Amino acid sequence: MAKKAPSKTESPTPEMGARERLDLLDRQIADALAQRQALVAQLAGGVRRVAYLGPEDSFSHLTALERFGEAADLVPVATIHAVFEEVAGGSCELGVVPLENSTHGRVTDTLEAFAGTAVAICGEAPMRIHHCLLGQGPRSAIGRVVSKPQALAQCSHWLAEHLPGVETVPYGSTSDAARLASEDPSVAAIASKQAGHRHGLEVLAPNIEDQKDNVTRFAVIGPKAAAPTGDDKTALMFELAHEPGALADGMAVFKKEQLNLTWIESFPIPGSRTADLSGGRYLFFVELVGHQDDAGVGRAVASLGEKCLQLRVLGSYARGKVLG
Ligand SMILES: O=C(O)C(=O)C[C@]1(C(=O)O)C=C[C@@H](O)C=C1
Repeated sequence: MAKKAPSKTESPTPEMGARERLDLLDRQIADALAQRQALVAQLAGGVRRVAYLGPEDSFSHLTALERFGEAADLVPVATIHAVFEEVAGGSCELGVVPLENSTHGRVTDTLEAFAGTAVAICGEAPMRIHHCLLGQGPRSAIGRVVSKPQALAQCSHWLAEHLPGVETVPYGSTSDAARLASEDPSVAAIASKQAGHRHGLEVLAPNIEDQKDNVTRFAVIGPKAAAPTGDDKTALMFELAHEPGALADGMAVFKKEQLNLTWIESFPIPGSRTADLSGGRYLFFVELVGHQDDAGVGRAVASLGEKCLQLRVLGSYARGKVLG
């Protein structure tokens, strides 16, 4: 039966029976929840669903929580490619993906996914990363250390010093590795302390990252670039002809417009590399200070476009402050 909406002044009266009071309370609770949902959606600028590499308590999840709080539905998926698919297919408005790490460098899965999917970068979220060695204990029972390759690499010196000779096994995400460790006492995982807590694991060693200032920069991906804020960055992806001076000529457009580059990476176009590593086609990924709507950035992009085999502006976004 549909419940009538509470009038603004409706409040319990001494004549009301327990049933009537309960109905009134139910209506008031439902009304308050609807108002809360509307406010949450308003705070999020209309954002409802944000995809991330799960399961819960992965660093992608912790970053999405820091960035969006409860203003969005956070949707865990199994791979970074799946985050892109959720956004490109429209089932999530936004996604959070790791882009680069201060210790270990770029996250190749993410750069490759940009090459194959038409989504934009509309935000960045640098996040401080503290890794824990998690297990059922004791350390002497550890037969394998399992984690995402990026996490294993960020702790490689610690592992060599404290668990020499123990096999390391790459896994889909740090939090999935924690789940595995909760099912197998011979497995230790490298993951967040939150993941350890969720799976009832012991922290066998905290803060095992090789560099104490370990930061992973995440990109927020969505259907379009963000509006200018006055302190923005722009990301481009392009392919140059394989000939002498092509990269130098390309870079000259940024010099001409006095644009400061903050990141440059090159990586093989998936599937283009020959087995003997000769030939192959490369994509460049460049980030610079400025917004794509700025006149200087616009001129640089137009002029670079004339020198490129392909060029895509991946998006512009506000420069992010370190979270966590
Ligand atoms: O596996 C996770 O927890 C992730 O969110 C992925 C990821 C990454 O691939 O860089 C994110 C941050 C840390 O650098 C380690 C792992």
